[in-house]
Amino acid sequence: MRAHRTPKLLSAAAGAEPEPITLSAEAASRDFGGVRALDGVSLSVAEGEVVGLIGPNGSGKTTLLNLLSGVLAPTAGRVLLDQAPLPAVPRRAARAGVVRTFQNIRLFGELTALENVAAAAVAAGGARRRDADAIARRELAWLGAEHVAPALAADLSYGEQRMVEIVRALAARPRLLLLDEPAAGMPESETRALAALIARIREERGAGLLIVEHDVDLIVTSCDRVAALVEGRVVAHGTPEAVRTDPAVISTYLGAAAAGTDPIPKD
Ligand SMILES: Nc1ncnc2c1ncn2[C@@H]1O[C@H](COP(=O)(O)OP(=O)(O)OP(=O)(O)O)[C@@H](O)[C@H]1O
Repeated sequence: MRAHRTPKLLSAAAGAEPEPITLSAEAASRDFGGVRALDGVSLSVAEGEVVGLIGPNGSGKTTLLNLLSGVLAPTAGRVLLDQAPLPAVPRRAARAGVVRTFQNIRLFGELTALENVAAAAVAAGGARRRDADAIARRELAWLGAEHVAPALAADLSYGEQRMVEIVRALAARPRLLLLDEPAAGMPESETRALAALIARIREERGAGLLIVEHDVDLIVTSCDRVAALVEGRVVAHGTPEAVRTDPAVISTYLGAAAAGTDPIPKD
């Protein structure tokens, strides 16, 4: 006799929470010609957690984000969303719940903030065109940024553009959101607002976040776990405090330490 199992669809219809999903790189490597940008990296992020990724310039952070968002395929190893290979096509990865922002702002300057967000809701989120404006208004309102809706993206301040980038990603309804240097170029006041936004994305939307950032203060205050990459390898992985004080991490910042500054500030 076959065992009785409750079909997943039935439990979803009854209002049960979906199981948290996990995005993971397993022993992932990526070569560019003769350059090994990533070398056997394993790292995961689950819905509801915030993971930080630090490392010096050229250590492979963006390459790892590219693998984890379907922009690039690994040369060796695997990238899995739960147990299935993540499609190496960003739009398909986004439809599966994995959405990312880029280091360089990618807004359409000649479109309004609202139009930028609406376009992302359709392209990455799979929304119907006739619903896109309402989704974009709702997302901007969630951020308290309704006032920027009619402004051309090119006319927004740098900090506003960075925030609209995140709203664009949110309009795609991510379950896992990957942020590539979201605080780059921000003054301290805007970085504080960004830290509050990261906390709200986790708490109110239940998403998991993987954050690549040079601002170690932001990483230490926002993340449950941190991984440090050096020359394409994870050299430290653990609580923010453990990574901040890890000798391998400190030694990668020797230049700054030699200059007499603490490169990895305490929170
Ligand atoms: N498309 C590419 N073609 C060739 N080499 C690349 C490419 N992308 C990255 N690399 C190389 O891979 C290595 C890792 O680069 P990556 O951009 O991932 O580092 P990063 O840690 O994100 O650096 P940064 O902090 O400066 O953004 C570097 O040596 C870089 O030059």
